[in-house]
Amino acid sequence: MSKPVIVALDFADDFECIEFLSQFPKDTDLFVKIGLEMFCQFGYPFVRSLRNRGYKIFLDLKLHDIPNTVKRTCEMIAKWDVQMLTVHGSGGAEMIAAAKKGLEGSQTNLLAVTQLTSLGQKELSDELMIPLKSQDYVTHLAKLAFDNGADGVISSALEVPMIKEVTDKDFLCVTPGIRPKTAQVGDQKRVATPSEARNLGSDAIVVGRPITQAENGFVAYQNICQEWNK
Ligand SMILES: O=C(O)c1cc(=O)[nH]c(=O)n1[C@@H]1O[C@H](COP(=O)(O)O)[C@@H](O)[C@H]1O
Repeated sequence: MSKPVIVALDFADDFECIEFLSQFPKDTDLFVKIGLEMFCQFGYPFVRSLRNRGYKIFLDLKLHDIPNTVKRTCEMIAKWDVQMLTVHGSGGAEMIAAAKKGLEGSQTNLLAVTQLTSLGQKELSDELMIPLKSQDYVTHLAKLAFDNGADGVISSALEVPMIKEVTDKDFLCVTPGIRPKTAQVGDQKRVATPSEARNLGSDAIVVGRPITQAENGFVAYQNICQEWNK
């Protein structure tokens, strides 16, 4: 299977989202990410409707709570037949293990967010008061996730080689913060182009605005797929 380009569906309303998706030919093998913005508005029925269209779903809820709450939430999500789910790695070992336990019996890959790609070294040190180099913090959280049963992590593409080194080559590295050379970086800090992400060993890239806000979303998607698969 070729490695996916996951389209982040960050839209303010479902009409806009469905209109965007209508640009894609019916036989496109789409992998989409439903994040907090759309999930808070449209909930599980929206997830189900996109799953019924045959899309693969990355449900990006970034769960971060006490282990019991996360486990019970994951038990519910386990019935939804989604391909990926996120928790925050900084929720700790017990929480990650509880999430995995909650997903037992499902095909859902559990991914732990390491350091958000919108945070750089300055924010890590000055705001979060974490006295580590960013790459050490990311690899620490990746190892924690690996040791506690996660199937992979979310990180910047820049950290993938280090993560694979401290975990396993098959430990999934799904990387947002993807910006083609000509795109606006916006609020992202640790960015890479699709071809850089591929060369660094990412297993999947997550792309939002460079596709969803392009004049022609399908063409932008095709261009990114072409660069990613080259
Ligand atoms: O978990 C994520 O998907 C995520 C983690 C992270 O560290 N950085 C990050 O940007 N994301 C998500 O990836 C998407 C990136 O969108 P764009 O910046 O528009 O390409 C957004 O939906 C973010 O919520």
